[in-house]
Amino acid sequence: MKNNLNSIAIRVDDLSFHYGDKNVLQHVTMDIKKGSFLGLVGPNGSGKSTLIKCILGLQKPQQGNVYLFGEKINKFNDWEKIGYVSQKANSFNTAFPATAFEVVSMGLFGRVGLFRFLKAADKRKVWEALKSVNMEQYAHQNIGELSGGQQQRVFIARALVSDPMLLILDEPTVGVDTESSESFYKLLKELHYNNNMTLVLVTHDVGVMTDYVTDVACLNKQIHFHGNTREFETSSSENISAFYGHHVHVLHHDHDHA
Ligand SMILES: Nc1ncnc2c1ncn2[C@@H]1O[C@H](COP(=O)(O)OP(=O)(O)OP(=O)(O)O)[C@@H](O)[C@H]1O
Repeated sequence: MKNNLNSIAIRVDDLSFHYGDKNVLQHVTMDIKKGSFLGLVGPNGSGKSTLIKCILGLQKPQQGNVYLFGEKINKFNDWEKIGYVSQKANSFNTAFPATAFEVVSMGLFGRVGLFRFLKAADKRKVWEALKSVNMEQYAHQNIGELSGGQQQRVFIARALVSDPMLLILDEPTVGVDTESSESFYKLLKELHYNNNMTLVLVTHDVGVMTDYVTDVACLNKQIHFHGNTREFETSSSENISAFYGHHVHVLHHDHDHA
């Protein structure tokens, strides 16, 4: 491979995965650069979540390797430096009796029940994380009383509280209205810009996300495209539509993605 591992946050090397006799990923190879904001797009069932699970070590591929920040995944032990907001965050049990503050503090300990024993420094981190997603005014509100978009921000704050180098979000705007999802993308762009963090956003939202990400990868069992946003926008709509199996309008904007 051509890139130096030092500049790579995630390297996926010839990865193949199947559930039983169902092939889901075939020979996926890609490097995700440190500090990039990647939009990972693909039709339903194209293997996006499975690829993310392999990257997070939640699924073991039958073939190929994953490297995180230069370490082979089985040697990697900086897991607190990786934040993950799963699709499941959208179906969070909203009757769960915890405030936004408590939900975020769980990101420090990974389990419920310890938030009563936070040190002052930990509390500060929780406030900072809530502030970074503009949710500090809702800190003492029960998570179940917040809107879908607001809950999503709290889950991002929970992932941010351990100061991750890499944040992976799997379809974070499903079930969130268009206005909230646009402001959510703006927030991600700001977090990316201000924190020098590598971000991977799994989404169906091929039109809107190109305003916010630096790079795009199109997955459908295999990687069909991987490049920067400009290259993606200038690649023909026909190619992208062929990839999706139906017409997709790729928006072209007159602005700089640098
Ligand atoms: N645990 C599982 N057991 C068997 N098959 C599975 C399992 N999880 C996913 N699949 C199948 O693997 C394929 C890829 O699923 P995956 O969730 O990775 O796709 P996706 O691109 O994230 O889809 P979506 O955009 O709809 O969330 C699908 O056909 C799915 O039905």
